Amino acid sequence: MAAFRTLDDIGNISGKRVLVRVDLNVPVADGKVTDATRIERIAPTIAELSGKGAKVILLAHFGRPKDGPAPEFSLEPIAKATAQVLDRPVGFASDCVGDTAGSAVAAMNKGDVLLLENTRFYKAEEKNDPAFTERLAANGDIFVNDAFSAAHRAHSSTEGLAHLLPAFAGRTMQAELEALEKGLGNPVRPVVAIVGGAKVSTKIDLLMNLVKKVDALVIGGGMANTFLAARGTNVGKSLCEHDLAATAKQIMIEAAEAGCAIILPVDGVVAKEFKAGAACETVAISEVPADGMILDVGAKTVTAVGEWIDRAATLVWNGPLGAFEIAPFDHATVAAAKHAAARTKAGKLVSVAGGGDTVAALNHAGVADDFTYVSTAGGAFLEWMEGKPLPGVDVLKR
Ligand SMILES: Nc1ncnc2c1ncn2[C@@H]1O[C@H](COP(=O)(O)OP(=O)(O)O)[C@@H](O)[C@H]1O
Ligand SMILES: O=C(OP(=O)(O)O)[C@H](O)COP(=O)(O)O
Repeated sequence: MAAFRTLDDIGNISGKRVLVRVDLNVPVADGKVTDATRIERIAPTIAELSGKGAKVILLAHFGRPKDGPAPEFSLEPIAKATAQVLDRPVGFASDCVGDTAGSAVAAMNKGDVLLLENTRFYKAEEKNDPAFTERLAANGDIFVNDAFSAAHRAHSSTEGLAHLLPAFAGRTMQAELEALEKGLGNPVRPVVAIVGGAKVSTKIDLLMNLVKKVDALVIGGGMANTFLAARGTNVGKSLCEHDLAATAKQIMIEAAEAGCAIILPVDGVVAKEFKAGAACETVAISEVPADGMILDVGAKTVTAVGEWIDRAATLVWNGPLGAFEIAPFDHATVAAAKHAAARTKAGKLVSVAGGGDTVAALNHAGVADDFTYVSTAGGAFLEWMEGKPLPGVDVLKR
């Protein structure tokens, strides 16, 4: 029996209003969803609940809106994409609480699916504010959390609701936890982690513990720039959080004490602007021009990453090595992905990767199916790997 409550425990839900927290924080370019993996993964839960006659009300966030409602963070286009992927009608309400949400829910029939607008249009969501949680709960009889990739957030829609309504893990949440336990519960060493991407401030802290769990940590993407700058390397106009230099230095100290190798880029592909067709060149990491941006790691670094993948028995990966959405800055990520996939297919590597953009990058490289396991989660997966309790999972424990 699972350690947490699942849909097997949910009982008769015919006609009941089931609030389902999903992760629809999917990559979007020019208004189009560029990778639908997160949508595809919630399909089994939605089909099961709808098939049992529930009114399925989806709650989700999209991006990180700072100042309340903003059109660029609306879930409305994602509702349409969700309907296409699920091949069924998905209604949309332009608010997640109040009269707009209430009337849309009241109009639902058994089996219907409705998506409510971005929960992060309310600051109270991220504060797990009890009054806001009650407003969300007003539209449901039961709560199902199927957003493993947001389970590291203790927000109203990921954690608070589970205190107010009977709460269960959805099928994807359950499958993610089971797959991670199977693949990484007792990992074969050496364990090599690759961490890249752009969410530096929200991910850097977890590296402090991760370096105690893995044998080597390869740092790429925007995350690497913060470490390079902390080490005194000029990173020009690259994405870099200079105010996190002390944290980066401390992580390097902790890694040395734990015997974890830290691998930083030795070269980078730099450009003056991030757009298709922009002129770029590969330079030694000490030669980044003051007006240049490192948008990918260079060829020498790609070789070094490949060598670390060759040494690994287990690979955990979150965050692309470069800004892979625009060629040629996808080169390192694609090369590393293909290398890891080939080692996995040869039976020499257990490879587990996760994160909204990381999954998109693996799909772009055409190798997602060759990894041992691909999680929808990035930050949540790394926190799980650290051994940290995930608020959204903990609250579902029996
Ligand atoms: N050197 C870089 N400069 C700017 N952005 C980068 C760089 N490397 C990677 N990125 C960006 O990081 C983003 C993904 O980061 P993140 O959200 O942390 O990953 P995930 O969604 O897989 O957890 C991508 O949009 C990619 O363009
Ligand atoms: O995309 C997500 O996480 P990820 O970038 O770690 O894969 C989740 O939707 C969580 O989003 P958040 O990091 O804005 O809380």
